[in-house]
Amino acid sequence: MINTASRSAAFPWLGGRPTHLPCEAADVMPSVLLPGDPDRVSKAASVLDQVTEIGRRREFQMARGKWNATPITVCSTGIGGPSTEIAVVELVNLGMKRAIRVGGMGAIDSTMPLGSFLIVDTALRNTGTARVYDPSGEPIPASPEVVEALEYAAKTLKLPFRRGAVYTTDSYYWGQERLAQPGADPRGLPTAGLMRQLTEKGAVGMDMECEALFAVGRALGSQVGAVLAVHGNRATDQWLEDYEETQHNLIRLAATAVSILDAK
Ligand SMILES: O=P(O)(O)O[C@H]1O[C@H](CO)[C@@H](O)[C@H]1O
Ligand SMILES: O=c1cc[nH]c(=O)[nH]1
Repeated sequence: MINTASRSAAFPWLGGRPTHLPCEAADVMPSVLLPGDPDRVSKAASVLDQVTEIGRRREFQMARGKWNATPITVCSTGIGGPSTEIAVVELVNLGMKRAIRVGGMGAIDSTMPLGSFLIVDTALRNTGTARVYDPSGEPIPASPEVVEALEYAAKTLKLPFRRGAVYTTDSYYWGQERLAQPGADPRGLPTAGLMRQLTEKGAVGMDMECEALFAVGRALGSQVGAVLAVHGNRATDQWLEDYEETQHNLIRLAATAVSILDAK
């Protein structure tokens, strides 16, 4: 017989466990680091102490641990706004107060070296999910206290960084002025000239999640921020092949910022 019991379809959690994330409230610390790629959760965890692997469901891999006694949860968002929305909504309901994206981006500023970091102060917008939570269309700021703590942490750790705006899109190829087929005529791209236009608007990189994180997190009362490693530089056409050290530095940077914020 089909069991039709107990869950509300409007909010289909069961026994305090969310619909998508593989966790319960005890796993979610006030500060959560959000990489996109599930495989980067264990890399992040390897930098922390007293790590507990929480589990995986769909694109959501989770672990928790400590950085200098500061408890931190790590949860992957998958790619793009829709899965980021789900992660942020469920995490807020489980106790998250501060969310920091720790991801990668394609730099469009030729002066940003591979492996350096963008501390995002603003997300320029081109995704659907964020519009639902913030229909204004205005660029969305990160929480100033998170930006400040990330800057302080980068300086303390002597990591190369700059502060600035990221452009978020839910398209990796055409939407980031990339050919979808190698050898195709770039003049045929519907987005030809996009990177130049974005530079004029003040963006220094492109990613696929910051806008949704900022819109959803702010709407639900969470602090939000992001630090993005330069995984590729589109202006110089360089790609970071060995990013192990960059990943470790990214997590050290964000975790140090969290411990600064927690101490306040
Ligand atoms: O480095 P992560 O966090 O995976 O994020 C970036 O990489 C993915 C594209 O390869 C997109 O999700 C983009 O935002
Ligand atoms: O080029 C890139 C690299 C990482 N992430 C993106 O969204 N684009």
